[in-house]
Amino acid sequence: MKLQIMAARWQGEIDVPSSKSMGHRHLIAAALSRDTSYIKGITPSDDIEATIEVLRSLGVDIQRQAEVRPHRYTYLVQGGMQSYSHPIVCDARESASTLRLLLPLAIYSDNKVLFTGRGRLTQRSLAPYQALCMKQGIYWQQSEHTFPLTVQGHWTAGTMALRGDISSQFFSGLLFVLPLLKESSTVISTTPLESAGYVNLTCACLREHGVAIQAKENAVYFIRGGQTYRAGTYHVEGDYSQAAFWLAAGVLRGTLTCSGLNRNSLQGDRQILALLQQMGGHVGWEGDKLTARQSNLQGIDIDVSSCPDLFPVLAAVGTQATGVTRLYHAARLRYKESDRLHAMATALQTLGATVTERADQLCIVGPTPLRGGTVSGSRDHRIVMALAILAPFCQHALQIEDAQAVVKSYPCFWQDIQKVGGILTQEETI
Ligand SMILES: O=C(O)C1=C[C@@H](OP(=O)(O)O)[C@@H](O)[C@H](O)C1
Ligand SMILES: C=C(OP(=O)(O)O)C(=O)O
Repeated sequence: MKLQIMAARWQGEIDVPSSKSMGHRHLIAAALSRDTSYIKGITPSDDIEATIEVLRSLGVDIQRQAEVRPHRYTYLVQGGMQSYSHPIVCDARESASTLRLLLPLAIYSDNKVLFTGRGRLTQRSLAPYQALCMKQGIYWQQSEHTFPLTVQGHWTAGTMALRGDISSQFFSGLLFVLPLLKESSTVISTTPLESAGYVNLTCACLREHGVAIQAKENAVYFIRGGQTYRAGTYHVEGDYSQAAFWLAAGVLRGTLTCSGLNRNSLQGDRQILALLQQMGGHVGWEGDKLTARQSNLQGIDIDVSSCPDLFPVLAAVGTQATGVTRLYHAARLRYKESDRLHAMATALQTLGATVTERADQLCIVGPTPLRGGTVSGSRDHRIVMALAILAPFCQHALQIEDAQAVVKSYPCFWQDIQKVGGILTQEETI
């Protein structure tokens, strides 16, 4: 779908959708208890639905109830996976979090599990799990294009060493399952661990569900065996990775307020606040809401290794900041829903921005007026959303292809953009 977006400025308030990362984690932890949990405040998205469907395929009973707040649901999760006499199919759709967080659990469930998936997920690595499963004697059968992937076997507690330079999601996945084994385990990263903040988020979520992980120096995790997950009521806080688009839109052109965020959140992407401030952005708390106001922005150097999901929006902001914005340590961005380094470089260049793509970084020299016209969203939700907020800078109407990609994390994005001043026209349906 190609959407035309026009806007003079951004103005208004957004109730930020629930954190996708926290949503996945709370649902999984609830599925591992033996009682009913209530996970509140979830904004469904394609990725969250993928996690729910995989958990249901594993025998977990999950129902939902609409809340008063628009687009919010409480999920009632009756914990406990089932063991079936036939192979079961689990569809991770395009969500790497779903696949990588749930694959260890699927093995633990005592089933023969056949995973499927689509789009870019067919190219995203599972090498650390494959190597580990080989060592553990767990059956692993994979086609050339990842799916179908069949796994079956039993985890043996002990020391597990795996690469941490591909994705932190492999570590999070193991941390969910290892506390359930009788004996204790240690998980070690054989490389510096990238996106480590997401593993901290996993540990914090597990703690809330009654499970303790001891995080030691240098990405070593000690996991006591024989633990049990506690059922309860949990609230999923707002998503800083999504708030980032609105905060960026505000400092670029307008005034935007975000509600629903936890001021003391452990989400790594909370650093969008500090990063925009370092660029000269007026962003600050007013009570429990975060407001961003139009500012004169300066380019800065940003290491995106701990906040990869902020890369597209920071690149967009860089086009309107004075001087050089250098987003470095970004090579892993080539293996997300698109090659995000190349996708952003190409789209911004098409719009008229001055951008240089290097192997592991993007350099943007600004500020530049943008031409507008048609750009590819690279079938990637974060690329689409990052480009959309540039609409006020475009001399001709901005038209974004693959606009439907937002459903992966933020199905209401286009409704929200209209609330804050965007005028949308659907150009064509593919
Ligand atoms: O654990 C998580 O919830 C996530 C971890 C990150 O992935 P990597 O660890 O692969 O960087 C992030 O990019 C992804 O959107 C969500
Ligand atoms: C990379 C992302 O998600 P996942 O890795 O779960 O597919 C994302 O949401 O930007």
